[in-house]
Amino acid sequence: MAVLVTGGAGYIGAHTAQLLRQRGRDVVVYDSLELGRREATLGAPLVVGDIADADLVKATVAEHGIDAVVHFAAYKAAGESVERPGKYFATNVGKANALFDAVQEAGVRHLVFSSTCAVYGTPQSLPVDEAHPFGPESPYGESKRMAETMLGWYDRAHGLRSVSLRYFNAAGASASGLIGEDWTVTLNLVPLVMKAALGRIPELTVFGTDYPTRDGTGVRDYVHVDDLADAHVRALEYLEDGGETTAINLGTGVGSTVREVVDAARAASGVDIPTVDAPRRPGDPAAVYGDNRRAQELLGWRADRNLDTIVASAWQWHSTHPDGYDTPG
Ligand SMILES: NC(=O)c1ccc[n+]([C@@H]2O[C@H](COP(=O)([O-])OP(=O)(O)OC[C@H]3O[C@@H](n4cnc5c(N)ncnc54)[C@H](O)[C@@H]3O)[C@@H](O)[C@H]2O)c1
Ligand SMILES: O=c1ccn([C@@H]2O[C@H](COP(=O)(O)OP(=O)(O)O[C@H]3O[C@H](CO)[C@H](O)[C@H](O)[C@H]3O)[C@@H](O)[C@H]2O)c(=O)[nH]1
Repeated sequence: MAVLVTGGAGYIGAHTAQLLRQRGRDVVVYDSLELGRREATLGAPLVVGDIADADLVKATVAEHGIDAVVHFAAYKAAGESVERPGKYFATNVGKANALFDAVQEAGVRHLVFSSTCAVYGTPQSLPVDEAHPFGPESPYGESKRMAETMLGWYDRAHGLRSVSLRYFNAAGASASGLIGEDWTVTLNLVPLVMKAALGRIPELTVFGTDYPTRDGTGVRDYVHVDDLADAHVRALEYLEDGGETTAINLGTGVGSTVREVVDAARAASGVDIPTVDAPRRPGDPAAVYGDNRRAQELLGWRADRNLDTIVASAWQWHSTHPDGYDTPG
């Protein structure tokens, strides 16, 4: 039996597909390659297609004996989603709906879903636990909440059991040195710090220095992509052991400030990364970090890699692949 990894040519999907294979699983990557890279699949079987192509999905499930799905394929830019909500609902909800139908009709009974802490919006209490009320502040966060809700009904109607994993801030790169984030379009802090360290941008802009945090800059819960990958493997095992449909936070439980991230990157790179202070970025909460006790209880998971490891692995990847997968070998 094999695992279908949708979006497995993308950042987190590639790391998860790599780990599944290292753990002895048969993996089939399914990706449109719109934002993913063939190189990131590291030679795993790859089906190039759209998740909404029900015929191709069903044929893939049948041909490879797929019995579980890990569903990453989606759009993820919260800011863009505010400008283009239709794009996000069409793919993250509509196409996800088509995928869920196709795989359950083809006999799949276990699905692990990429959700996000954006389903909570600005936290009303910290750390954010899974009982925190939903309050998405972008169509992106809303689309993930809607997909989670759909999955609850697919369990009731069809017995498709699922785990929705709500990631906090994914960052870092594989310890293998073979895969990492393709950073051409990223707006996230860690890759931007790396760009500044490599001189690809003149400096890192620090958005907001007057937050009520220990050094005035924003606090986030950075979680290593290899730790996220490990949680997906554990979530599959949880379902295979009879676990019920649920949603689980994936965070470290501690937050780091922007200045702490920059300092860690200076230490890892040896570069005195230039920064410039700027006003707050609209819509950014002061602090977001997650309660990860449910992940410990249900999956036996906790994040093993700290901020220094996250930043050092990102530096290893970006400094050796300054043009991502297009870096000449
Ligand atoms: N990166 C983060 O910080 C973060 C945080 C929370 C949640 N997530 C979620 O995790 C998942 C993976 O994120 P990522 O950072 O790896 O993103 P990514 O953009 O690197 O990967 C997404 C992949 O999905 C593919 N894809 C998109 N639409 C598709 C379609 N219709 N059919 C087939 N393939 C399609 C893309 O080509 C790409 O390879 C997403 O669902 C995202 O919302 C990411
Ligand atoms: O150039 C930059 C970029 C970011 N930041 C700061 O760094 C922190 C992290 O910012 P990111 O953009 O990396 O991540 P966010 O926490 O803003 O956003 C992430 O979490 C959101 C949910 O809260 C959404 O899921 C979103 O897609 C995901 O990238 C924030 O305090 C932000 O203000 C800077 O100071 N300078």
